[in-house]
Amino acid sequence: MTFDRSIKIAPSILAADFANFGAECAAVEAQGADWVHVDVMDGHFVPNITFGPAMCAAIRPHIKGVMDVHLMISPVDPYIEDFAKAGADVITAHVEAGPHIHRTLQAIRASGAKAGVALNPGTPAEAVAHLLDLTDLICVMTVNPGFGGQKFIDMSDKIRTLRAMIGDRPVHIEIDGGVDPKTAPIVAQAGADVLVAGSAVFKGGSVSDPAPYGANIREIRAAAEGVYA
Ligand SMILES: O=C(CO)[C@@H](O)[C@H](O)COP(=O)(O)O
Ligand SMILES: [Fe+2]
Repeated sequence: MTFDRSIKIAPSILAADFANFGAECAAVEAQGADWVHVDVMDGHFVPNITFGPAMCAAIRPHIKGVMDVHLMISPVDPYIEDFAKAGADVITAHVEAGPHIHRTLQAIRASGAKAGVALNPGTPAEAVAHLLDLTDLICVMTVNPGFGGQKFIDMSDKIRTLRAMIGDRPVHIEIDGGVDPKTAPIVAQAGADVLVAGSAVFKGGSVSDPAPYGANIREIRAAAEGVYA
C-alpha cells in the first residue's frame, strides 16, 4: 500500500446487501472505488452489531485493492491479530475505546497492517498529538459511530487542525459518516483525502445493476476534487 494524498473514495459495505458481500465488494471496485471500508461493531462500544474477522477473511478474495477495517469495538487488542490475518490492509481503532491507544497502534503496526486511529465527534484533535508517528491514518467521524445513513456533523475545524499537526508526515485523513456530493467538498477543502461513503454510494444500485454505484462514486469524487486543498 503506497501513500498518496489524492482523493480516495471508500464505500462502506454497511450499506451493501448483507447477503451478497463478496459480489458487492467486487461491484463497487469495478465501478471505481479506491478502497473498501468494513465497519466492525460489537454492540458494546457502539449500539449495533455487524461482523468480525471471519467475514473479513471471506470477503478478502473479492477485494483487489485496500481493505480498510474500522473497528468500533472495545477491547481492541485481543482481536488485532485476527483482523490482520483476515487480510486487513488498514486497521483503525477508536481513541475512545480504551486507555492504551498508544499500545494498540504499536500492535497494529506489528501485525503488518497500517495503523488508523479514529476520533468521535466529541473528541478533540489534540487526542492524537502524541500518536502522530505511530499512525498511518486518522479517521475523523462526522457522525456518532454505530449506524449508516446519519446526518453529517461538520468537523472542518478539527480536520484543519489535524492537517496542520500532521505536517509532512505520510498520514491520511479519512472522513467517515454522512459523506455525499454536498458534504464531500466541505471535508476535501479542509484537507481530508479518504472519503468513506455508505448510503451515498450504494443508493439506487445493486449487484445486478451496479452502474448507479459508479455514477455515485464519480459524483462524490468530482465534488471533492473540485476544491481539494
Ligand atoms: O462507521 C460508520 C458508522 O459508524 C460509517 O462507516 C458508516 O457506515 C458510513 O455510512 P454513511 O453515513 O455514509 O451512510
Ligand atoms: Fe466506518
